[in-house]
Amino acid sequence: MTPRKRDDLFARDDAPEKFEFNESVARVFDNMLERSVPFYKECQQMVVALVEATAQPGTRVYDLGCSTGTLIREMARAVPPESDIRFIGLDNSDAMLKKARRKLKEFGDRCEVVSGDLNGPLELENASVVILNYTLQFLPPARRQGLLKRIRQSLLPGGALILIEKVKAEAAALAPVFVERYYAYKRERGYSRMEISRKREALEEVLVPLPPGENVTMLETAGFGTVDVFFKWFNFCGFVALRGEAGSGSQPAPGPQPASGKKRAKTRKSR
Ligand SMILES: C[S@@+](CC[C@H](N)C(=O)[O-])C[C@H]1O[C@@H](n2cnc3c(N)ncnc32)[C@H](O)[C@@H]1O
Ligand SMILES: O=C(O)C(=O)C[C@]1(C(=O)O)C=C[C@@H](O)C=C1
Repeated sequence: MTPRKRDDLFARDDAPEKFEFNESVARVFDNMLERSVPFYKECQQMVVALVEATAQPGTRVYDLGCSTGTLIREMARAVPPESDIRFIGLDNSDAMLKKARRKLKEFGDRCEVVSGDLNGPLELENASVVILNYTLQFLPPARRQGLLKRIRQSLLPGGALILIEKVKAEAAALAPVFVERYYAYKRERGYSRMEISRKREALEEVLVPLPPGENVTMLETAGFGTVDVFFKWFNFCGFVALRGEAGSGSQPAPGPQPASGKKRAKTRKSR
């Protein structure tokens, strides 16, 4: 296994002024995420559990914005091959896809990654679960609703969308408190004030977070009948949304047989 490269991108004199998912980011990406995304590994485990509970045998699970393929690897390890579920990753960064292909080689054709732009038309086939982790936030806000609607239309009845986003505090008075806690988190993981500040500037207008409530409204407007929050830590939030029964647009579908063979958890409408 190749050693994990430490993220020093914004410590260097040639630090990027605008954040891009290029070769230099791909090189240090796994270390960057582990040190910059609170509860990154725990959230992956939560997503794996949600996938085990909702993915339907003989279907596909899509990871949109799959980066280096770490989550796909975790899902492929957890879901038994007999369930005949295929994992498809999509990303528009060739540098990320190259790393993902290497990471997923051992799973043969159970896992595949493809190049695609979420700002363009999206074709999802036989999809029982779609995952968008830390990726919707990189689309212009005006394009997000259209993508969520497209995903909702493409999902099989009973299908699920799992969404994790960086979010803004709902209350303006708490915004600086949340942001300061996040920067403290980064400092505790070895990032200097200079690195934090340079990355913040590079992400301006590239990563645009919305408050959790706006994400929930977008999911409901897209036609998801059940929407709930499964994770929240200051500026990070995980949502799960279920497609309603075909034609109804608001009722959860009758429970499909989950990939794990376990009984599916009951859902409730959060608002
Ligand atoms: C923060 S990373 C996602 C991390 C990954 N989902 C995970 O949990 O480790 C965002 C990813 O989305 C990809 N991305 C950003 N905009 C995109 C677009 N318009 N179409 C496809 N992929 C995009 C980037 O290349 C990057 O790999
Ligand atoms: O470092 C930050 O400020 C972040 O917002 C972390 C974050 C993200 O949430 O997507 C931003 C860019 C990188 O892709 C990795 C992580």
